[in-house]
Amino acid sequence: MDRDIEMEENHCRIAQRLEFPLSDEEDLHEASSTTDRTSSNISSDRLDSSGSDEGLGMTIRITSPRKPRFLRTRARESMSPPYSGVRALRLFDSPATPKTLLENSSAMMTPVLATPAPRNRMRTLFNMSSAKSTDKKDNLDTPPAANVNPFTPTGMLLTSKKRTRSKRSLNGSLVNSFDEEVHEATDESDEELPPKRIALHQTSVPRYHKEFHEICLIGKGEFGSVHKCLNRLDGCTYAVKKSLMPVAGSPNERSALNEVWAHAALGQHPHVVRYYSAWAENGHMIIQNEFCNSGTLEELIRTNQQNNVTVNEPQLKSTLLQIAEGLHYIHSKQLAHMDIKPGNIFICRENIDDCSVHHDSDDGFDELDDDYGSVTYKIGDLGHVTSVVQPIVEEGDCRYLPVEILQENYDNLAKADIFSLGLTIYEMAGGGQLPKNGDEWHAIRQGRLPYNGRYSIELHNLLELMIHPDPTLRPSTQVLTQHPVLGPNGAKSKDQLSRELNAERLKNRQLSEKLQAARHIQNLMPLSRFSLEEVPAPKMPKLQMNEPCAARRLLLGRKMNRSLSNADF
Ligand SMILES: Nc1ncnc2c1ncn2[C@@H]1O[C@H](COP(=O)(O)OP(=O)(O)OP(=O)(O)O)[C@@H](O)[C@H]1O
Repeated sequence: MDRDIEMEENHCRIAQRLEFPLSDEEDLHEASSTTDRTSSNISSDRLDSSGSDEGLGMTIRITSPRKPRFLRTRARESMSPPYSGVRALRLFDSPATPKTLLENSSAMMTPVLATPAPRNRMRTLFNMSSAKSTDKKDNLDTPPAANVNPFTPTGMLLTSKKRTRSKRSLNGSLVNSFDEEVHEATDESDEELPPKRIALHQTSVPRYHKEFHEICLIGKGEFGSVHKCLNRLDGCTYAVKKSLMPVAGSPNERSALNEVWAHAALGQHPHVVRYYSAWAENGHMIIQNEFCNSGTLEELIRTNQQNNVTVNEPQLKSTLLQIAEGLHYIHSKQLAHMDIKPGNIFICRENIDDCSVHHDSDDGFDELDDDYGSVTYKIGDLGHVTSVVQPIVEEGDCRYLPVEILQENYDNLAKADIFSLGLTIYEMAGGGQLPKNGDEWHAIRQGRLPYNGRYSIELHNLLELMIHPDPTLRPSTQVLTQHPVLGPNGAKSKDQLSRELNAERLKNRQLSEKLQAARHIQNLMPLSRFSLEEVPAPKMPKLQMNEPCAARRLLLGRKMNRSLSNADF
C-alpha cells in the first residue's frame, strides 16, 4: 500500500516536472478514450508484440482521407494514451532520467520531414515510447520518407520496373511514374512505391536569407533567376538558382527535381558545374551551385562578336576537349545532357580572386592560359538530363537539336549531345548565330556547315563529323578526347605539355641506357647469347618526373657508375 502511494507521488512529481498542461492532458485523455472507442481498429499484432496493455507499441489506424503514408505513420505513433503511456516508460525502475529519455526521444524523432513538432515534451515521451517498440519493425517495413534518385543505379532499376506503367497523357506529353502523386502511395512494398515520395510543398525550409547574403543577380533563364550569394557560414561565393515561379505541385515540379537529381547523381567533375545543395522554400526550388566567375560561353561569343575578336584554334580545341571530358563523364553514368549549347557552358578563370572557384587542375589538359589566366569550361543547367537507358526526353533548344530527337528516335542520346557540342564549337569559332528553322537549319541537319576559314580545315571536318546525320557515325566522347586533330599540341596546356615532355625524356633515357648496356655486354661476349630484353639494365639513380632540365642533364652525364646487376627501373 505504501509502495502504491509512493508510486503515485512519483508519478505526480514527474508530471509536474514535464509541465503537463491541462489542455494537452485533456487532449491526450481524449486520445485515450478515442483509442478505447476505436479499439477494434487497434492492430492486434502490435499489441501482442508489446505483450502488455501499457500502450507500448499500440498503433491506431488513422482513417483520415489521403494522408501521406509517412504522416499517417507518425500520427499513429503519437496517439498512445497518456497515463498508461507514462507507466509504459517504466520510469520507476529505469536508471534513465526523464531528461535523458526526452533527449533520446527527440534524437530519434528528428529525421522525418513534414511531421509536425510534438506539441509538448510529454507527447514526445509517448512518441518515444511507441517508437521504441515499433522502431525495428518500421525500419524494415516502411520505406524512408525520401525520394529515390532516378539517375542512380538503384533509381534506374526501380524506374525500369515502373516503366510498364508509363503512359502518354491526353496532351501528348510523356507521363512517368515519377509524376504520380505522393499521396497515391498505398500500403505497397518499397518497389511498388513511386520514386517521388516527397512533394516539394512538404519540405519548405527557410534557408535562403538565413544562410546566404545575396550579392547580385547574375542571370535569368526560363526556369529561374540566379544570384551570386555569399554563404554566411563558410564565407564563399555560390550561384544560387531559384525557380521564377513556385513549382511545388505544378507541372514544373518534376523538371526542377530533375535538375537536382542529375546534379546529385553526377557528383563532382572538373568540367561539370559543381552542386552543393538544394531545398524547397515557399514552393520555390532553390539550388546552390558553384559560382562560375566568368559567365557563360554564350556571353563570351556575344562579346567577341561585338569586339570583332576571333577565338584562336588552340582555345577552340581546348574548349572542345574540356566539354567532351565533361560529357564523357555524364555519359559514363548512363545519362545524357540534352541541352548542350553556349548558354549552358560556364567559364571559370583561375586568377580571379574568389574562393568559390574550384579547379581540379591536376588532370593536365583542362586548362588553357589566356590573357586572363587558366580557363576552365564547365557543363551546367542539368534540367534536361535524362537516362540513356530509360529516356524521358524534354527537348532542348531547337537550334542545337539533331533531327533524330525531333523524330523521337532516342536510340543514341549520347550522340545527340555530340551534335549539340559540334554546333556549340562552330558558333564559338565565329560561325554566327545558328538558325532556328529554314534551309540553313536543314542543311546543318544534313551535315553541312559553312566554312569561314578562321580555323583549320581539319577542325572543320571534325565539327562536320560531329553533326553527321547518322548519329552512329558521330564520334563518341571517348574518341573525341583522344582525337588526333585535338592533340597532341594544339589544345594542350603548358603544364600538360611539359609533363608529357618529361615522360618522353624518361622513356628515351631508359632506352638509351638499355642500348649502352647492350653495347657493353657485346664487348664482353657474343651478342647472340642474349636478346636485348634479357640485357640487365645498368643501376642508376631514379629520374624524377618534375626535376628541372639542368638536373636531368647531369644525370645523363658520362661519369656514371654502371653495374651489371638487376636495376629497378
Ligand atoms: N553556376 C553559375 N555561375 C555563374 N553564373 C550562373 C551560374 N548558373 C547560372 N548562371 C547565370 O544565370 C543564367 C541563367 O541560368 P540557367 O541557364 O541555369 O537558368 P535556366 O532558367 O535553367 O535557363 P534556361 O532558360 O536555359 O533553362 C545563366 O545564363 C548565367 O548567366
